[in-house]
Amino acid sequence: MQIPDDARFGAYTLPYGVFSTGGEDPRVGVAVGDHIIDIAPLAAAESLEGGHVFNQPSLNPFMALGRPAWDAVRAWLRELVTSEAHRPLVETHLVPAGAATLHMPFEVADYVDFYSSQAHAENVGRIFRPEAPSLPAAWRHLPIGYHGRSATVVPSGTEIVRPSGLRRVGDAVAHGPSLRLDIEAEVGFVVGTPSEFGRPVNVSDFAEHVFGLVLVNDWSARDIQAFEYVPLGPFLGKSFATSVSPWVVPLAAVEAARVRPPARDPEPAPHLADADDWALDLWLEVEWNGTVVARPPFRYMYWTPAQQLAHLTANGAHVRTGDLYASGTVSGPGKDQRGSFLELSWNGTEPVTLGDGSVRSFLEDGDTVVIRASAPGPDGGVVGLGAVSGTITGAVTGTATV
Ligand SMILES: O=C(O)/C=C/C(=O)CC(=O)CC(=O)O
Ligand SMILES: [Ca+2]
Ligand SMILES: [Mg+2]
Repeated sequence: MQIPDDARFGAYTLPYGVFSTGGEDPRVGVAVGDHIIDIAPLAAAESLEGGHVFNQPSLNPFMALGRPAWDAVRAWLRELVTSEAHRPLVETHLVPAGAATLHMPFEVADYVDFYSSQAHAENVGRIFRPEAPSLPAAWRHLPIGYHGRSATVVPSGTEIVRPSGLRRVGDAVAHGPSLRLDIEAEVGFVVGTPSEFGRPVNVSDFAEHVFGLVLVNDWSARDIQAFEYVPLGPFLGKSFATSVSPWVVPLAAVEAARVRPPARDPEPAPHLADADDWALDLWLEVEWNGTVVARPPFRYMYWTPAQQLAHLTANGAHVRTGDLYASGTVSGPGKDQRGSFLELSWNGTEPVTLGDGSVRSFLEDGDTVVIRASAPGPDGGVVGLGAVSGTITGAVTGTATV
């Protein structure tokens, strides 16, 4: 699979974010190349219906308008950026990206993380539970997931403080900074249109509810996680920080990436049966201190985001504007397609050598990880899906015992 190195945005992706310049209030912008379109004054100048939603410090008011409004605004933007006639108007509302501060693009309501890559689930199963079958019993019947912590979803560039917690060190249990700090390369889906309390969302209604996608780094402290997770699942080992890309890519921008979902065995239950092709051929890339260490392909994910949304609401739980649900770590079948360092270094037994000659199994203080992605675009082109980045700083603790 060919991975283009350029995950930047052209005139097709048209992702939405929240930016500010020189002390002005944060507002909605649209990224194009090296610029941001300051869409609030542009919408006002053009008397765009509902355009006041762009003069807000979060995408939530716009996302709450629903699919017809999202499609209308995207059509309007496409016209503005592709027609020569509008160039002077657009140019008066361009801000150089380098002059802007990017903020958290939306207010996260609830956050859920799935576990839908078969390769990842099998790898982690072999590493954490070598005596048990590599896939949990329910895995092929439903998209396994857990509820995460929305308050600690942070925008790209936020420094990640190494978490401290209880973990096994030799035969002892000790409190101290995580010694197995890891990443998880994921794709997150952002809900715009809420659903009704007590009413499951059908698989076929995915595009009515989901506004777009972001790249996610679900930072994970493997030693804290391995000690605490039985039987209720991840808790403090994963709730300290989850980074998301600052630009939310509209679902319409990945239309050309839609592919047939993989074969399932057994057939999913009727309420989880595929309605449309919502597997996505997205190409991820994980860079560790400047060295690309993995290229996880999204197209093999066993459960699609449409099935994940149906499962998330199957008991009548509703979704709200700003809900974020992440795909789960994206790992492909190949060794160089693994989306976590736990897998890449096989729990530290096969360390990774970076471009500067340094050897790593897990994250050290000062390390920077960037996850980028791109996807097939219209007419055989490639669309950039952006990037999420984070750097590790030392633990804040006066109580470490190790
Ligand atoms: O299998 C386990 O015990 C743990 C699995 C994970 O840590 C993965 C997780 O958080 C979900 C995912 O990102 O796929
Ligand atoms: Ca995860
Ligand atoms: Mg997390």
